[in-house]
Amino acid sequence: MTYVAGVDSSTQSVKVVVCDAETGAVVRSGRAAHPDGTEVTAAAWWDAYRSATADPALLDGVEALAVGGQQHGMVTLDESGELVRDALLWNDNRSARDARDLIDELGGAAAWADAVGTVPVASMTVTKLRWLARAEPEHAARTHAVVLPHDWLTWQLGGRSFDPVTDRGDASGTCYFDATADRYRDDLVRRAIGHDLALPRVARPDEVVGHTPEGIAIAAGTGDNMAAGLGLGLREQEAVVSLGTSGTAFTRSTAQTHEPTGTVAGFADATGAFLPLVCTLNGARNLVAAAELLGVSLDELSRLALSAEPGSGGLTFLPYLEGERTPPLPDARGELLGLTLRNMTPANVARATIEGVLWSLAYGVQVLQEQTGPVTAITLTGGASQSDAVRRIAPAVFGLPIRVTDTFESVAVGAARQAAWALTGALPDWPVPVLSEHEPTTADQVAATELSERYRAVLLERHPSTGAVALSTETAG
Ligand SMILES: Nc1ncnc2c1ncn2[C@@H]1O[C@H](COP(=O)(O)OP(=O)(O)O)[C@@H](O)[C@H]1O
Ligand SMILES: O=C(CO)[C@@H](O)[C@H](O)COP(=O)(O)O
Repeated sequence: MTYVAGVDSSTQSVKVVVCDAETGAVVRSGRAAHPDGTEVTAAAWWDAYRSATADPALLDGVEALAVGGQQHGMVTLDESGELVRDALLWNDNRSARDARDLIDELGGAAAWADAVGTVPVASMTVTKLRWLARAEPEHAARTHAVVLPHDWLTWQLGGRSFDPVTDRGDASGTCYFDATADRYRDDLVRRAIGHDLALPRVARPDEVVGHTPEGIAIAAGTGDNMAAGLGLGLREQEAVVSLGTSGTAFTRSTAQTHEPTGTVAGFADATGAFLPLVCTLNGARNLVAAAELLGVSLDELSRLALSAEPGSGGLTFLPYLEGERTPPLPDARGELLGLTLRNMTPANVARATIEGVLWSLAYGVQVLQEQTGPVTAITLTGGASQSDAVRRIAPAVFGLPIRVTDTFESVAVGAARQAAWALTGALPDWPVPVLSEHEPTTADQVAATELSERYRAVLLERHPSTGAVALSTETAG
């Protein structure tokens, strides 16, 4: 039997799976935690990977591996390849002002959407480069190269025996890579940091880019959302909703999107197509915070939420505990609105938390559909997709069929699938068994429409600026 491995180096942890290269069946796995915070030394990801793979039996017999990594993080290297400073992660908001400055300088949001498919927000690497130039000019001056988290880990895996590489999926999240033309926009790099940078070579998805010191072939890897798309075999007209640290909603398209409000990022995928994506800063951790607030376990939070009626008795939860990226409200804070003596119950608070987190992504799916056409089903993934309440409440928020698959570690499995592609020269056709499918009932459809109308009204009232970025306030549902 031939084995391949996939690494999911995401915000909170690293997960490694070993798969049968022919069927994709997961035969072994390991994991380790990443440090907290939005500013982390890249060395910690390598330490975590080594800890997750410390048992020599884990990678026994593995012939190829690849990394799916959290997107956008800025890893700065000096001329000798050493880290200049800690990496700023995708969820670090300090470059919000730099995003606004870069948008103004290029002539507005639409100019960025035209150029690279994506309007910069604080998450994007290009804005972090501008922050570095503005706030830490000595570090900017020492910065010779910039790579993404997955590029850096891939480079460590190869013992730095080859020059850093990336792929077009992760590169498309920098805002200085044109994924339609497949070329870097060095002018945008210079605009951001004030000088040229060495950037990683963009490798093909079926390429062996090097080998580990033990002789395991290394594939290019990709961003974690792109890897999840590969792991779940994402097709056009279907969407994935991931509830990890971030919340994301994305679909596959054959052409790049250039959505000018910045709600949809026009990313590339890991197969040569595109991955239009909506991302929020507030995913699974809102559920964890609600469980802590209520003094219950995550299982109990789920049970409580399912005991409440759809609509949570009128409670509306704006889930901006980390500020927000979509809509662009970096300084916003979470709010629980509509409390009365009658509805302020643990069950309603639990359900409102889940409804609020899911509604942000339901809005995202609506805008995605305006860009790419109808979505017929949604596959849930990410840590919080384990929650029974998330699975069962989602049809009454999205109004669409919700699938849960057997491919739970979709990012790591997607990275493994890319490794198998590079190893064998053909993208293997791994099955993705559906474990459960939750069809929306008529009552769910009604609940989804009512919830959407209420959330849109509350959002506009609390954050009037969002009216200016909403694409079609009448139709989004
Ligand atoms: N049953 C559950 N209900 C809600 N949240 C959960 C559940 N299980 C795990 N989580 C949360 O999911 C998150 C981890 O998801 P994951 O997709 O691995 O994140 P990331 O890839 O960003 O590191 C953690 O915040 C964890 O507490
Ligand atoms: O910024 C984005 C996507 O644009 C995030 O989705 C990151 O890629 C982090 O992902 P998770 O750690 O939440 O999986």
